[in-house]
Amino acid sequence: MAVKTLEDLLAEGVAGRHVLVRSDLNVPLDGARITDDGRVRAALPTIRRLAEAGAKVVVAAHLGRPKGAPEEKYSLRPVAARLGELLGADVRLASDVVGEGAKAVVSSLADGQVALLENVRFDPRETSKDAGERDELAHAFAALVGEDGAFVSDGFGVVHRKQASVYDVARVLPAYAGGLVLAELDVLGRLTGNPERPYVVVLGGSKVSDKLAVIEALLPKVDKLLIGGGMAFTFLAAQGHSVGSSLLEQDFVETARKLLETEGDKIVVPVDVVVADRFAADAATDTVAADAIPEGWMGLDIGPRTVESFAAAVAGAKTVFWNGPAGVFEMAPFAAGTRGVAQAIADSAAFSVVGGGDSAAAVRQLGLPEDGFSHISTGGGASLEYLEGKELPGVAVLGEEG
Ligand SMILES: Nc1ncnc2c1ncn2[C@@H]1O[C@H](COP(=O)(O)OP(=O)(O)O)[C@@H](O)[C@H]1O
Ligand SMILES: O=C(OP(=O)(O)O)[C@H](O)COP(=O)(O)O
Repeated sequence: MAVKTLEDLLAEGVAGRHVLVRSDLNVPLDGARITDDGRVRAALPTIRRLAEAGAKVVVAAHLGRPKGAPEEKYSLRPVAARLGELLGADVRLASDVVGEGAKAVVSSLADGQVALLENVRFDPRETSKDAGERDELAHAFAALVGEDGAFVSDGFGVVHRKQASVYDVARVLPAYAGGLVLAELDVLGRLTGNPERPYVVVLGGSKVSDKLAVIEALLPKVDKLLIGGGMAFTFLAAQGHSVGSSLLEQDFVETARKLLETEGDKIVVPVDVVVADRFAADAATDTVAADAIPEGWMGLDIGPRTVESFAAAVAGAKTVFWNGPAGVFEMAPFAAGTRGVAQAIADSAAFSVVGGGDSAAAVRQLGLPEDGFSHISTGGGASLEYLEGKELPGVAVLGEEG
């Protein structure tokens, strides 16, 4: 199945045409301050090439997980400002997704100009389970870019989501794969098929329910699976330990127990944990054995003995994929685990890929050498689903006959 690409679109000619670009601009924020602009930078080449070719570029993106209605803290305003700074051109932010605000901004674009729609997840149809509702929004996107409009899918971090601006719109408009999506798939392809062994995957982070499902599928493919971050506690609970008020996915405890029973030789879980009496940088903290988490306390990082065991596994690896910080690295008392794991990966001779908005941000914010990693991917969940062999809806749709 031939997928049309950005190059094909540029060859067709885009001058004067409206082109809708789906980017992943889901950056970490501290209030209105972007703490890591890696995803905005990664989105630039595609946007810039289209603008330089004279397209009227309309960028669609999400930020966080608003509940289908506008919420100031999830506004893309800081992102529009940063995108404008990096492009060296004004980027107007529409006041809505496909409403009057969006129409006004889109129709005001001159050739080569760029606009950003407001957070697509402000519209409940974006993430709706009802295909008809998503299709309706997809048609509204298509109407925005008009008769000779086109769609470029460039938001690699979100291609695992069957959402209106990722999947459905590609069935309505002539659709093209962007350079970022193609480049990411190319590198990740080295981890599928026949990765050099030992192949070690390190998981963490807070999107526990999303990523626990991936573990089952990944286990047969890897030699070791190191589990830190928020998802470790479901495994500690499965070992019969009490986890206090740590993140816990109760529905997965039984599956985790079975996995530990059948694949226990591959799974490495924390042996010690940094606990806190509340979720705050100035909380009271302690480092305790994984079976001694006090009632009411929460585990916010892996402890030093765990870092050592993770580092040892990584040191012997030939291929490493890491997604999800080992702890709440944004707060200094809980950053040591993530720093230790990241340093071990950077020091290893393995072909190493780190993926995910926060994991990539951690590498940069904790001052680790970016060249210590073979590839820093913009996608966490998307990379994981690709590695487990799942079809990525936002990619598969590009190969469908239009
Ligand atoms: N033990 C923990 N408890 C709560 N949150 C955690 C824990 N460990 C890591 N996190 C949080 O996980 C978040 C990142 O998770 P996730 O979105 O899954 O990663 P990525 O964006 O790299 O894919 C970080 O903001 C970090 O603070
Ligand atoms: O941040 C993202 O994914 P990641 O945390 O897996 O890297 C993407 O922007 C997707 O966001 P979503 O997981 O809310 O759909």
